[in-house]
Amino acid sequence: MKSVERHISDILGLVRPLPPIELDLLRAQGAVLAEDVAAPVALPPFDNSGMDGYAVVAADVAGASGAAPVRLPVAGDIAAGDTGAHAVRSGYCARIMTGAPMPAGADAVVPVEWTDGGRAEVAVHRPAAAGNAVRRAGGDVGAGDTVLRAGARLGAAELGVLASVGRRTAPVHPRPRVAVLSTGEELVEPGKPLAPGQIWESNGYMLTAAAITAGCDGHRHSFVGDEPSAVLDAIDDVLMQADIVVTTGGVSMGAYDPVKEALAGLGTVRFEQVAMQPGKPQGFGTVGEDATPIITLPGNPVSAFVSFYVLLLPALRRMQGVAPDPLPTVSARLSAPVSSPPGRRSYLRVRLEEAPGADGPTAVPASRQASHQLSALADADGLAMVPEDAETLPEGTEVAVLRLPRP
Ligand SMILES: Nc1nc2c(c(=O)[nH]1)N[C@H]1C(S)=C(S)[C@@H](COP(=O)(O)OP(=O)(O)OC[C@H]3O[C@@H](n4cnc5c(N)ncnc54)[C@H](O)[C@@H]3O)O[C@H]1N2
Ligand code: MOO
Repeated sequence: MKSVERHISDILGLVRPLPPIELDLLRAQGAVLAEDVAAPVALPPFDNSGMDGYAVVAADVAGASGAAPVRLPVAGDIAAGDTGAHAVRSGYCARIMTGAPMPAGADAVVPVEWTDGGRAEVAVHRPAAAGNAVRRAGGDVGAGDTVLRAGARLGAAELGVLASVGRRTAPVHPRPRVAVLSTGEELVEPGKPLAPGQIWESNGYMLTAAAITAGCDGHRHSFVGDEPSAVLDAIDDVLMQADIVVTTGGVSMGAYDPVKEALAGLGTVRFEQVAMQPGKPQGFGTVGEDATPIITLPGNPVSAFVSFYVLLLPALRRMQGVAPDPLPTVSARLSAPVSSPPGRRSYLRVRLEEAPGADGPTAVPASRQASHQLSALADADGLAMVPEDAETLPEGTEVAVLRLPRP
């Protein structure tokens, strides 16, 4: 059987970082920056007040106290956004608001709380040292400084930084468009009644959500039955809107495995058995004129879920222009013995628990570990890996656990 690592690298070989495009900031959310971004000017661009108060010459108020306040005439008001030229000379002050430009000559701001709040004349009852409550030009960022590096994923903070350096758009690797296509004659749209032999379609929702959580544009397409030509038509339909196609179902050994039947004939998709549990039957290759990558995952819901995170996620990351890393791992001790099929690496659904005083987290295996038992997934926050050469592991064994992302 093919190793997990080999299969991951084969899938990685199908994909490249998507060519950068320029997107409006809010459309770039979740995408990955394709170039370093520098500040065109210093930020703040000018010295300004950090508080509401009075711009003064610090030396004038050095002796101020409650018992002996310093009285200064107020020469004028300076509001944030004031573009006029203001100056303060010794013996005077100007009322100033947070964010307003410091007037020439003043070197400190006395917060309004340290004064009587006077409009024409103010009594200052505490000294303010030079530089007090003054935000210096360039105190945040110097002109030409790099504020974000290529490879940064654009979240709220990054978008704020881009806007703060005057960017309206950003050069990004676009979010990969992931078309999710489920197959199976037995599938019924959730919300509709089930006839005997039918089940509600869940893989499409699950994988589309997983793709979106992974920073992609996930699209769940309507599912198709077990007719290979219908599968080919459906793939054809989604190709125009997809950077990668992900199918589930129809890749095993059954008499009706339409994905395998439809795609094997093209000669560009390979079907193999990967040494993992769940997720053994897998296919990968390309379809269509543009050689769009296609990954065919097994239909069992837990198998599809685990395959997505173990096999597909690194490729989606590469398409986004970031390192094709696997999920982060944490080491944990099993709270119960587990078993695993020989020659395959198991990915057991576990809950990670941190007991106070323990020397690390404990991995509590879900009680239902079969590939169709989707309900246990919602309670799991990790996939504990049982090595290929182990058939059982006793309680207390230290295992590597892949941490599942949460929305
Ligand atoms: N004789 C053998 N049979 C099977 C083998 C094998 O090696 N020899 N492998 C088993 C393994 S492992 C897996 S995994 C499955 C994979 O089968 P397929 O990819 O062909 O998937 P289907 O047969 O279409 O479906 C499997 C299972 O999952 C349910 N399913 C499918 N799609 C959905 C969906 N979108 N939403 C919810 N549930 C779905 C489907 O009803 C089946 O129960 O094959 C084993 N068999
Ligand atoms: O490999 Mo299948 O994915 O065991 O359930």
